[in-house]
Amino acid sequence: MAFWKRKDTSSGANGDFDLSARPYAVLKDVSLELGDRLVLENVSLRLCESRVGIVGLNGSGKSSLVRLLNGLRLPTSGEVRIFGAATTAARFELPRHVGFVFQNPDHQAIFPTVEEEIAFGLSQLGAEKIEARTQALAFLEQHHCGHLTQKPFTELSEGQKQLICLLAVLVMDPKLLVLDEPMSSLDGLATRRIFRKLEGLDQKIIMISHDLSLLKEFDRVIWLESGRVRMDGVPEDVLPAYDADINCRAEADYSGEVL
Ligand SMILES: Nc1ncnc2c1ncn2[C@@H]1O[C@H](COP(=O)(O)OP(=O)(O)OP(=O)(O)O)[C@@H](O)[C@H]1O
Repeated sequence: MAFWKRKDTSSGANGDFDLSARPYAVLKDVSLELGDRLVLENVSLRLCESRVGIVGLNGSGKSSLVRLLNGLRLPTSGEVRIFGAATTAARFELPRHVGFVFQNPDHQAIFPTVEEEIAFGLSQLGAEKIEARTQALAFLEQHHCGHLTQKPFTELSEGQKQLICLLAVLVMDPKLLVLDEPMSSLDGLATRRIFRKLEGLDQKIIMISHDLSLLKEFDRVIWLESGRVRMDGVPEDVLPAYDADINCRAEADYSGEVL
């Protein structure tokens, strides 16, 4: 049984997908409360760009923001539309179109072996069991991971886990990829390999990263601070400003000032 309906449109008011929608993601005056915390406050964004980066200090609301994009969280107020569909109405169809790679691979993987993890996505798309397995093996080979096929997920290194989680999403060919620090545990070679892979993809990509060098070639970078958008623009403007702010805070720490 699939987690989502195997069709490109959902039924119900405001829940219809238009996969060519531009902007592909719209947040209208979105606030999000978690427990007694206001985690996001009046965030409005219209995303059309192919590559969008999100930066911000720990706890600024980045993961919470991207979780709104695939329906893992629903806004407390305001509205989120993805490919034209309101996430409240299309929550259960969203994973078909929005591939989400978690910051922590252990929060994503659900199957004992690598092969099963990859084959699952294919069976969600309608492949029979044997067909899904064959395609999963070929996909793993194609991405230099054939040697991991029968490995238990729990026995992978952290970097290998991140790689498999990314592949498990890519194999489903979603229109939008949302990546929450997908390379934080990868070595330099694996980071470069994955980054090259990402660069070549047709999908729209929204990626959180603390490694600012990865976002230099992106089309747009959004800087979150305390649940609000502090700056939004091209990387050449936003990244140096964010970096300068970090330096300023570090200096203030050193001199005993509080910012
Ligand atoms: N389930 C929850 N209940 C209450 N507060 C939460 C919950 N999840 C997150 N928060 C709070 O929301 C704020 C934003 O968290 P979030 O994980 O979105 O930040 P982040 O920018 O992704 O941080 P990091 O860079 O450390 O991953 C934090 O103050 C966090 O403590």
